[in-house]
Amino acid sequence: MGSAAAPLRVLVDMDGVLADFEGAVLREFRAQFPAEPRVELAERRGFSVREQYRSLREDLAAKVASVYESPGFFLDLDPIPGALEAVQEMLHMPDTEVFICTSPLRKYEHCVVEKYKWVEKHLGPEFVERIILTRDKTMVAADLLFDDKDTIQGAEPNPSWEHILFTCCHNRHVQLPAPRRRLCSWADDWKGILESKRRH
Ligand SMILES: Nc1ncnc2c1ncn2[C@H]1C[C@H](O)[C@@H](COP(=O)(O)O)O1
Ligand SMILES: [Mg+2]
Repeated sequence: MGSAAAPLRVLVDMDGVLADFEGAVLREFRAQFPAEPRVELAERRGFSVREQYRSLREDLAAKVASVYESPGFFLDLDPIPGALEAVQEMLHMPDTEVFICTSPLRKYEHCVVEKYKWVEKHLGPEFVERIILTRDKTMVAADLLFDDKDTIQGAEPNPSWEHILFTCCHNRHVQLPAPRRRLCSWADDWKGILESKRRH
C-alpha cells in the first residue's frame, strides 16, 4: 500500500495580507501629524514605509515609525477584505495545513502581544495555535507562502516554499520575473494556486 500524500502546508503573512498595515499607517499619520507631508497609498513604492517617509524628509522616518510602534496600533488593524473568510476556508480544506507566519517589529513591545490578540479576536483560538512568529521566514518549511514583501531573504538560501506575492499598495508596480506568481487580492484565485501546488 502506498502512503498517503503529505498535506499541503500553506503560510499566510499577517501585515499587508490579513491585516491592513498600510491603511492604518496612513490614517494614523494623518491624524497625529496633520500638518506634515505624507505618502498617499497610490504613491507608495518599496516595502519600507519608513524609508519612503525618510526620502520625503529625514525626520519623517521617526514620525511614521512612532505611529506603528504605538500601543494599540497592531490590535486595531482592519482585516484585508476577504482574508478572514479565505483562511477559515483553508483551515477546513482536506489535506491542507494553514499557518500564520509573521515577523515582529524589532521594537517588539506592543507588536508581539497585539498580533496574538488580533488573531484571537478575528480568527479565534484555533488560529492562535497556528501563529509562527519569526524574523526569518526562510527557516520555516512549507509549500506556499502568501506574503506582500517582494523579496524575502534569510539564513536559508533555498526556502522550501514558493513565495506568492500578495498585491499591496507598495508592490503593485513590481514586475515579477517568470515563474514568480502573484495573488492580486483574496477575491483572486487562491484556491487555484493551492491546487496547482498539489499537482507538483
Ligand atoms: N510596509 C511596511 N513598512 C514597514 N514596516 C512594515 C511594513 N509592513 C510590515 N511592516 C512591519 C510590521 C511587521 O512587524 C514587520 C514585518 O511584517 P511582515 O508582514 O511579516 O513582513 O514589519
Ligand atoms: Mg507583510
